Amino acid sequence: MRLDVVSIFPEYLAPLRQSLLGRAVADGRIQLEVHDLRRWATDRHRSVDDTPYGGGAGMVMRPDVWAAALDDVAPAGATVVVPTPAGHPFSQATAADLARREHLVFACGRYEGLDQRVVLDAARRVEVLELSIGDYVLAGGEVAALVVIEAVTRLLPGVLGNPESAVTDSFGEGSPGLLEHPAYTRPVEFRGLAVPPVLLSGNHAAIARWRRDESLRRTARRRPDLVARLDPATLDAADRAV
Ligand SMILES: COc1ccc(Cn2ccc3ccc(-c4cc(N)[nH]n4)cc32)cc1
Repeated sequence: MRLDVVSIFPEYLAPLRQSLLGRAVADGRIQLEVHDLRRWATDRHRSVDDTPYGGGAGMVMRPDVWAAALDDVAPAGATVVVPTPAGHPFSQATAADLARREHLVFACGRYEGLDQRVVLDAARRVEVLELSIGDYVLAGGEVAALVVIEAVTRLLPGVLGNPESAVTDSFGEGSPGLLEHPAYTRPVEFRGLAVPPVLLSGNHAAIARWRRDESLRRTARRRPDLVARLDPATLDAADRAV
């Protein structure tokens, strides 16, 4: 997979060169290039924003600068991801879809976002996805790009340390729509708090049942919206008794 990220704060993307992803980039399993949007600015002040038509607070990012950048960075076949508070909700399913693509380009805006014609023009030749990572407002697209890139690249074979966990994690296909159960490690007692005895029993059926029950309990308590969406088939008779 190739990743290109365009931003006026390229140093915001430095975390992409850390940890497991950084190792995949260093050994060439993932190609990563971060671009400073001001490279495509044309005036002597290298300006990238202007006042909004129709009035209102803040500034809007100029279409000419962004279009020139995407012309260079997003060839036919690339997928352009535009983080925005007004985007389609980013989900694990979207992450799995993006993980199957060869080339992702992230257009990280600032100010009040990009002139909409940047999206409309790019969509004439590549797929453009406007994505929101949640119902809260960030100051720019860089952190959202980091979130999407991490969620996507951890699904790529050979990038994540333990491929099994990409399946069993919350929202992974291995645990349809349930939150992760609590996890424990040594010591068996810590500050007067014990590990649930079933986890020490060696009874794998009982452990699986406990983990399932804890996932259901946690999901019902914290995410009733997910419970409403659960496929009844995933809840066997025993689960219904929980
Ligand atoms: C019109 O209202 C606003 C529009 C933009 C902004 C700041 N901003 C500029 C670019 C940019 C890209 C992504 C995001 C973002 C994404 C999510 N889920 N939250 N916030 C925020 C962004 C503030 C307010």
